[in-house]
Amino acid sequence: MADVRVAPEVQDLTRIERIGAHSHIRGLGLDDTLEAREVSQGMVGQTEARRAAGVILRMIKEGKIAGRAVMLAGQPGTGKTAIAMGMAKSLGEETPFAMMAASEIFSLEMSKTEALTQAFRKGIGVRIREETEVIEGEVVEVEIDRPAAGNVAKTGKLTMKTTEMETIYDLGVKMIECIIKEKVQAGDVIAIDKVSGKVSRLGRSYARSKDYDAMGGTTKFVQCPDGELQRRKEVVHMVTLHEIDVINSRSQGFLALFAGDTGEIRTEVREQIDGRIAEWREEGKAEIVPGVLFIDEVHMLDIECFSFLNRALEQDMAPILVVATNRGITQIRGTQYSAPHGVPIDLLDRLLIVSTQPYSPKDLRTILDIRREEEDVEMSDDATELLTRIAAETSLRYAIHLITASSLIAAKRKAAEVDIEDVSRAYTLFIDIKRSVQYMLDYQDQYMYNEIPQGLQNGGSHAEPMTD
Ligand SMILES: Nc1ncnc2c1ncn2[C@@H]1O[C@H](COP(=O)(O)OP(=O)(O)OP(=O)(O)O)[C@@H](O)[C@H]1O
Repeated sequence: MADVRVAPEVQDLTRIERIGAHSHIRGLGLDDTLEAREVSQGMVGQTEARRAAGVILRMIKEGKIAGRAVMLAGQPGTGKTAIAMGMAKSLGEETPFAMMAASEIFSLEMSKTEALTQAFRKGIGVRIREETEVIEGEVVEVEIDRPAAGNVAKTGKLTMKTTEMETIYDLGVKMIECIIKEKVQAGDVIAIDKVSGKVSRLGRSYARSKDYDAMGGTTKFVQCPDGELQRRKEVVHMVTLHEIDVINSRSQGFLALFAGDTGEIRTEVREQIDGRIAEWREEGKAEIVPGVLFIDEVHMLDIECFSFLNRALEQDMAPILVVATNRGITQIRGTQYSAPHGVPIDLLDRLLIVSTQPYSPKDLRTILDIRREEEDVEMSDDATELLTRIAAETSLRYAIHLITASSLIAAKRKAAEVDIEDVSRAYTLFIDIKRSVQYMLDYQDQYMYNEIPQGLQNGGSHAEPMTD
């Protein structure tokens, strides 16, 4: 079993890293007319691509784009993942946003198509409406008898009122426990779900607010409800299709949702669920909310996956697919053929392509400043200037990494601010790709399995960068 456990832990780590790298992004930074503000919500420059992403968001919100797909294409470090994160943040809590790196499908303990099916279903939300009977009112009195003999069950009475009526309820053992647990007292406005017996405190009644001068600032005051004590109330739950699948898959159970270790889910289970949801939709009990599935490094998928995507996009329940790639014309995995971005032409033809552009030095500096603040690092002007030059000549990611490294170097000499020397020191300690490639070209004979093509042997300047 030990090896089974390892996979989810490893995935979690990559996820933490990914969240960290984009933690400064809080939205797309657009105004009401979908124009991109130069610097807003942690987003800098890249205005055309952000604007395009904003138009896509609007289409998503209007429900016009289900089953369509978008590609963010551009050089490494030009903010493709950042834009996807910005989209996720702007969609809000309600709309599902599932994110994966294409390479993940090769490492999971399931077939590639199962992994993709699960990813698709994580990107589709189901809004389920349920009518329940509740008793909602202000508590007038709680009376709980605690018999002296230990094993005699407690008994109790609860008096509740609305502005129009007052009723006394007998309390069973389970209700008494709930009421004690929720610390319900006279003057609270509460709701009791009649089916589950769940008690929720909605707040304190305004009428009783004067009795409790000493209550903390967090106390919420509400009106005493009017009308009947018993009423029907609509509750709305939002879950993803994948969550419903896992909960209903008998071999897994809902605990698998927390472990992330869901294994394969049988087709029959999914068919049953889809059937049931179709019924609920007809009865007006459920609505499908297409969310977003973001697949980073899409060129890592192979031909089987691409044909799966083609088919999956045709289905009536599909999320909006957003893919990102930094590849040019390259081989489609699993074939001998090449295609733009390593993606077959028939799938490319379905995509709305948004391209990201290299950053100007000014944008680079602003992004570095935002990241520096995010990491709580003080840095002198000279040092930031040098870091910006490094970003322009090497890569933005490398320069972002140097922020942490140089702040540790500054901390070692007990300085509160990173200086130009600290950045230079970090630059010499950690080499970027260009210098790494040059080093390998210079010392190739000392490496094992050296396979550098002939043309590059004499220090030819352009090797395919070994990123990602
Ligand atoms: N426009 C931007 N505004 C703010 N931060 C940005 C912007 N563009 C990139 N970044 C930040 O720069 C770093 C690199 O960007 P990101 O990972 O989005 O690039 P990418 O295009 O996805 O690269 P790759 O092709 O290598 O996956 C991240 O920390 C990201 O949050």
